[in-house]
Amino acid sequence: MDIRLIGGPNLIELIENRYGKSRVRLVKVTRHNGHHDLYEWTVEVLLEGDFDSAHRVGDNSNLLPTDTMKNTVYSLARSSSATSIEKFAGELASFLLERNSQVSAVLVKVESVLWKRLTVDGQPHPDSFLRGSNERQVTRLRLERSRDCTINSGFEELVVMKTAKSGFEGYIKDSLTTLKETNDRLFGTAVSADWNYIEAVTCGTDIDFKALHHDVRETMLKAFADHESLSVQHTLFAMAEAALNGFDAIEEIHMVMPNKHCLLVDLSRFGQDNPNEIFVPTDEPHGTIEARLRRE
Ligand SMILES: O=c1[nH]c(=O)c2[nH]c(=O)[nH]c2[nH]1
Repeated sequence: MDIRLIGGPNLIELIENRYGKSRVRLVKVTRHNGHHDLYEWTVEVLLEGDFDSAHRVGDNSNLLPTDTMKNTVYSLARSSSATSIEKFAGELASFLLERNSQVSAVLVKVESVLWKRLTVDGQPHPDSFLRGSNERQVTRLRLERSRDCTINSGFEELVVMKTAKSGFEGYIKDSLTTLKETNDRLFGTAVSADWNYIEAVTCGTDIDFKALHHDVRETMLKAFADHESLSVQHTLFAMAEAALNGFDAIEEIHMVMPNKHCLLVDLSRFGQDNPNEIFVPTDEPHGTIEARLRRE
C-alpha cells in the first residue's frame, strides 16, 4: 500500500497546545521576629488559550513571553504570604488568568524539597536547616477561566524499608523462573503518590494543605509499617486504601512503588550461614508496581 498522500494541502487542526516556563527554582526566606522559615520550590507554569495564530502564521501578539512568566513567579513569591505549595500555585494561576484574556487555563506545578529545622542542643534552631532526603512534595493545579479548579498533590521518592512482615510466594512458575519463594525478605521502595482533592477542598479558602499532606503521608507510612505484606502490590493497595478511608478530602490516589531488590549474599562459600542479615542492595533492574485507586 502506498501511504504517501497525493493531492493538495490539507486543513491542519491544532488539536492541543500549551506553553510556559519549567524548572523555575527559588528559595524563599520568611524573616519572623526570632526565627526564619525556609522554602525551596521548583515551579512550572503553562498556559492554554488562543495561540492558534502564533503557531499558524508566527503572529506573536497573543504570546506572553515565558521569560515574563518566570519573572511573575519571583515577583509573586515576594508578595505572596502563601506557605503551602497549593496556595501559591492557586495565586499564581489566578494572577496570570486575570492579566491575560487570551488564556483559557493555567497549569502550575510546584515541587518543594524538604528543609528541616536543625535541632541544636535539643532545641529547634531559629535559622539553620538540614536538607533531609530527596523526598519532594508536589502539587499540580489547573485553573480554568470558568474558575473550575483541580488540585493533584502528593510526594515523590519517599524512601522506606521493611525488614520484617514481607514475603512473595505463590506466583507463576514457568521454564524461565529462577526466583525463590520467600516469606521473609527485605522490602525497600521509593514511594511516589499523588491524589486528587475533592471540589470542596479545591475551592475552599481556609484549607490547611500542609496539615492535610502531612496527615495523608503519616497514614500511608503507618500502613506500610504495619502491613503483613504478601507482595508490593498488596502493600501499595493497603497504603492507598488507608488514605482513602482516612480522608474524605481525597477521591483518587495514584501510586508508584519500585521494588528496590536486596539480594541475599551466599556466604556458604566462606563456611558461614546468612540468616537474612547480609544483602546486596541493587538499583537496576528494579520492579515497578503502579496503580490508581478510588473510592467506589
Ligand atoms: O512484591 C513483588 N511483586 C512482584 O510482582 C514481583 N516480581 C518479582 O520478581 N518479585 C516481586 N515482588
